[in-house]
Amino acid sequence: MRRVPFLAGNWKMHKGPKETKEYIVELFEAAAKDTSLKGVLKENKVELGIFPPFVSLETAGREIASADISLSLGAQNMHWEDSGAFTGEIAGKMLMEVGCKYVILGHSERRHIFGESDETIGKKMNKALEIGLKPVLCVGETLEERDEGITEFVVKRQLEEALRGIREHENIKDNIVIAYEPVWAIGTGRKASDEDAQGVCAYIRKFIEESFGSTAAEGIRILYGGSVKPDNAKGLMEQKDIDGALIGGASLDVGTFLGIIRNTIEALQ
Ligand SMILES: O=C(CO)COP(=O)(O)O
Repeated sequence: MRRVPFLAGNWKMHKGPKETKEYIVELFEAAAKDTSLKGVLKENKVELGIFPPFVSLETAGREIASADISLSLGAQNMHWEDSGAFTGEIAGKMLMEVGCKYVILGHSERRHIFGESDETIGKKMNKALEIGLKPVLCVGETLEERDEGITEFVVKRQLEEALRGIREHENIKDNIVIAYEPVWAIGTGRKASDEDAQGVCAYIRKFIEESFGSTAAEGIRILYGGSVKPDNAKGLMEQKDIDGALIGGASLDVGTFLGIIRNTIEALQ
């Protein structure tokens, strides 16, 4: 079974509502003009997603709802409670109200700049699944951890903690996406080699099989993230256990994002 590749743009702290609207209009116009791309999207052969900042989500949700090309919407973080005295935080249900289907959890910038722990990521994972929001769980090692040769150990720990309390009946293959993002490859222009990225993604799939069974492992989508660009997308997408990409910088420009999309489609043929 071929999993539907997911190309997701994590915009990080870029683009307010105005720029978000312009971007989506430009993306839809470009897709509408390109009949082969439009066909691929209409037949759901590839899923596209964008993850704008919180304040731009409502605008994005509105633009997407009125278009005939599908584009999934997600947020970059959420809190694990539904409401309460948590100044500056956003609840998952609020994200769903403005049209989000996905939420990125455990991004390395959240872990390393904002001190998010495996424990809080686990709480957020459980809450997202409880309310029907699909987490894109990020895992990945730092350069020191890689040099020490403990990549798999680190990734395993992150997976165990994030997926604690989640059971197979929660249909993780359809409700969770995992993104392997080596910290040293994020925003550095230094992408992991196709073979290394494939190796870790295969390890993640094996972990899912051991924890949740083979149906979950065969169906769950595992993305690679870290310096994905149009010219390196094809090689990545040809890897057996890589089902798409979580793209930072290169997703901010419509033309560059489209380059990644087109090269991914080429890899599928
Ligand atoms: O962090 C990333 C996506 O979540 C990757 O960022 P870059 O594509 O800019 O390296």
